[in-house]
Amino acid sequence: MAASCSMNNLMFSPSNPTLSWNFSLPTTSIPPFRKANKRFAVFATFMSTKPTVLVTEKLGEPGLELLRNFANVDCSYNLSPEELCTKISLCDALIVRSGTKVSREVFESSGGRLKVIGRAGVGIDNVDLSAATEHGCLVVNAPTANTIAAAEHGIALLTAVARSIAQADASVKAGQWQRSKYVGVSLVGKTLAVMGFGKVGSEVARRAKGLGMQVISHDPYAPADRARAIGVELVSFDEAISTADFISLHMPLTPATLRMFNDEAFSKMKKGVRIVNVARGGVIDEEALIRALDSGIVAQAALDVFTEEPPAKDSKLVLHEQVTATPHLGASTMEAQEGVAIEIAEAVVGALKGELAATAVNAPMVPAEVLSELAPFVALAEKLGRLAVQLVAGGSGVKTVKVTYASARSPDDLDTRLLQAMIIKGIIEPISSVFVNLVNADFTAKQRGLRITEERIVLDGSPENPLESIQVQIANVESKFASAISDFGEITVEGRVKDGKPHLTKVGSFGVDVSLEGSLILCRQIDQPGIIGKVGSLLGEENINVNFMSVGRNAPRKQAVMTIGVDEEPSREALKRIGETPAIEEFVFLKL
Ligand SMILES: NC(=O)C1=CN([C@@H]2O[C@H](COP(=O)(O)OP(=O)(O)OC[C@H]3O[C@@H](n4cnc5c(N)ncnc54)[C@H](O)[C@@H]3O)[C@@H](O)[C@H]2O)C=CC1
Ligand SMILES: O=C(O)C(=O)COP(=O)(O)O
Repeated sequence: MAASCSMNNLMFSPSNPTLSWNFSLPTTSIPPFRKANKRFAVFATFMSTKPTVLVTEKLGEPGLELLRNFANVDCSYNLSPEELCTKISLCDALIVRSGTKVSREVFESSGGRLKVIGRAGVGIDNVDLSAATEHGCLVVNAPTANTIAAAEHGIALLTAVARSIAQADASVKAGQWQRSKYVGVSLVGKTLAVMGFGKVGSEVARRAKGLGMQVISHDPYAPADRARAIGVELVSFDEAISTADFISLHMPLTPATLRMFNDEAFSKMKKGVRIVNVARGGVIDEEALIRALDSGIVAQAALDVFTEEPPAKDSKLVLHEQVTATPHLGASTMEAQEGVAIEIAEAVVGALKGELAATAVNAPMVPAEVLSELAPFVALAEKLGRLAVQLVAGGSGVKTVKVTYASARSPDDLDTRLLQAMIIKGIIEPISSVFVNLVNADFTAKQRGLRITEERIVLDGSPENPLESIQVQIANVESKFASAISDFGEITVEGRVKDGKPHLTKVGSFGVDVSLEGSLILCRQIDQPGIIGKVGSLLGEENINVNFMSVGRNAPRKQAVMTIGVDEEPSREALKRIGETPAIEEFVFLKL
């Protein structure tokens, strides 16, 4: 049996108000009803088999314990890229630190089984995020537990470069006693430029203020009031680097920050500046730094991170007399490693259980309260997508989808990313073999040339409910059920949540009302007495249970649309008999 089974991604279980974003777990005992009831299968699979989590770098024991309670844990350190690619096809989740490159090949080698990458730390520059997203793999990190450790290491290096601690230590160990050579500089009253005023940067700033330093910061995205609150002024890049006596780097490595400390930047710095880098090696052009050290622009540099880790043994930079180097130790305290291990284990277990992770890097983070409020609308969104696409006549390519949300809430107060992802899932899954989830919904839609536009109708009244209705329209297509085409020429379905359950309330220009459970039969008929009874008894004769029925008509005794919710799938014969019923002009059977 294949080692993986893909199941409903991003699902909502009415008995458990958490949204599941994705599942694909190995199983040797897939229940026979899996296809018929995917929702149950998810939980059945969890009951019968454990997922496998591969841990490729040292992780704190409390985190490993948490993982072992839920999964088979394979701790295999120092794998070569080839070994990682071989192992990954047997794993549902992978936990790494900064030393493992999670490349596109890793996702390609996983055969679709890998569903979660846990980065036990902050920086995710070692994970190919685009490849993860394309493969529908959630990436979560542990963004808070090592902040203080990294800030403290930054301060340790700052004081070390002010007083030449590393050089003096090496000299004493070499039998020398050079007191006049290692006269340092004071920190008090000096200007420190904190480059990147995020979690670590702001903690460094707070501590440097305590040491009596003037602290300025450059961060194009940081709120000025947060900086002001701890007495830090936000300034431009040039002002920061040209006025600082010390520069401490705390921005992520991105295409925009790659080698931003280059010859040009060094040429603007004060002669004798001291630089600390506890962020990422790649933000510095290392060759340019060697030149700046040699020319005396940079008096000293303390580096915890390098473009290549570990750096070459003969690295000129590491061996430079004015460089203090540590082997990427920023996060390496007992406390931080315990915290990071627990933070990432909880995130990975949650993600494997199908919960939306609060620390997701490549999926929208949806707070728990918003999630439980939106849950019935999430189910409605997927069902509307499924209905709309099944109404498209074969041969018409689905390219343009318009979604209209009617709500009394202001647009700022309604996050529709989750709903849109579910509509995309509903539209794409019935017509392809791709499994869509919150991670890959946008990518999958773009890849298929599907253009989704959103509109809001702001209603008067109390914004108690997040939404009144959702309408999904597919433009420029023909329908296999002509009545589903609205007066404006688009396939149109609209729904609402009633008593916590998704209902279909409009098809084309016909108002209907049917609970979206089981499957649906839509019939257009000439409105006349006896039709409902005829179709009802025909279904009864075929032993098909009707759970809901409603008729929408524009005027008495003219055309009407009858919607019938059925628990079982009617046989071909039963559908044929419905079609042959006098007065029924067209009908369609739709699976939800
Ligand atoms: N050496 C180590 O062991 C550790 C290193 N780190 C690294 O430290 C860095 C910061 O981590 P956190 O503070 O937790 O992240 P964060 O996301 O809280 O802060 C990063 C800040 O950088 C800012 N930023 C982005 N682009 C910028 C630019 N062009 N110029 C200036 N600022 C810019 C962002 O607005 C943000 O405020 C990351 O690269 C992380 O990987 C973090 C922990 C340990
Ligand atoms: O959290 C980060 O960004 C770090 O750089 C820490 O890296 P590490 O987990 O110690 O390999």
